[in-house]
Amino acid sequence: MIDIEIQNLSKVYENVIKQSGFRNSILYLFHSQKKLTEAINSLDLQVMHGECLGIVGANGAGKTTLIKLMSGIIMPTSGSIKVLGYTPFELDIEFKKKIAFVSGQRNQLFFDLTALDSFNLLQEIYCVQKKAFKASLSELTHILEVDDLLDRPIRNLSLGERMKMEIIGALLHDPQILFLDEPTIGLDCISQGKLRQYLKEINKKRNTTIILTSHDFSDIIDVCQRCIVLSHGYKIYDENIEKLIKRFNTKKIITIYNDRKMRSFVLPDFCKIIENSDDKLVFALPPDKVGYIYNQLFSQQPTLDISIEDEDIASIISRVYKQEEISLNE
Ligand SMILES: Nc1ncnc2c1ncn2[C@@H]1O[C@H](COP(=O)(O)OP(=O)(O)OP(=O)(O)O)[C@@H](O)[C@H]1O
Repeated sequence: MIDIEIQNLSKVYENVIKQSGFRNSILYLFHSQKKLTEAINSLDLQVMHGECLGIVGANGAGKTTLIKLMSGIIMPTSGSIKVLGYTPFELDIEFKKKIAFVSGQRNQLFFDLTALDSFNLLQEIYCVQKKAFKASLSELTHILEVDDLLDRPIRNLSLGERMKMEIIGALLHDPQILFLDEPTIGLDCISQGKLRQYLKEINKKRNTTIILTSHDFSDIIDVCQRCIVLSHGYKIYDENIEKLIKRFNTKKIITIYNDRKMRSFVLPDFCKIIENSDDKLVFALPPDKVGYIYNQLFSQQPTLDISIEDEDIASIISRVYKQEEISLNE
């Protein structure tokens, strides 16, 4: 079953340019200049029910805009978008009950209420049955370890604690689609790990469709099977994550620890030194040259302490962006 069907979608923001100064303020009353920003360009996308889709891209690539379009917070300029058969920006009440939106940059819970009062209010708003509500609440507060914070006003919680409450609030009504825009901002790495684990669990148990944006690529890799890469509002990749990494993983990283004898070893030109400090030498090289270098190193020093790793995903994805920058500038 298709949950999200997007065709030729574009979003152009229109902003009035206002120059500083008194004279310009007067001129602005009679004549204003407009600046258009094409945040999403001719985008096609299909998401099946139960999929976990990651949206990645550099700052300003259009990730938040796309997730806002899908959840109905903003209207597209052109193109068509259907989510669970609804047109999101019409904000049909049944549509709102079937989705949830969590943003790391925006609070949705009521600042002056305690977390528990906020959740009780959400239960009423979404007409969640008392029994199901209690079970979900106790499960979620236990997993995210916030049981003892429920009676505190939201405004008195730390950023990470507030984020956890936002996530709980979003999941209480058991949405069919969960939109998450940078949900791990402010979470410590243990909570981050628990949240990812929980997202995978609800995806598996409840078959919840998850759409996730994050600058932390480990979130995407851990939770999503597929990801799209946006650049200047265009979708430049739409692929299974493993395939994307394989395609762009063109380097291996070798680290040699604490071996002064190897300082005299001359690396061939295809090796690029990343770090050469007192305690380690780190260099990158093409994967097909690893065997050759490995043999060379060990023939000179059989007791070497070395590690061979894949390039980290952040560098791989940033190479995907850069490649697109180059092709746009050509
Ligand atoms: N309300 C708005 N009015 C005008 N331009 C906007 C508005 N919101 C976003 N933009 C512009 O649209 C483009 C896409 O913004 P968007 O927030 O979707 O990017 P993003 O990929 O989420 O970026 P980031 O990673 O920095 O959060 C940017 O150029 C941004 O400046």
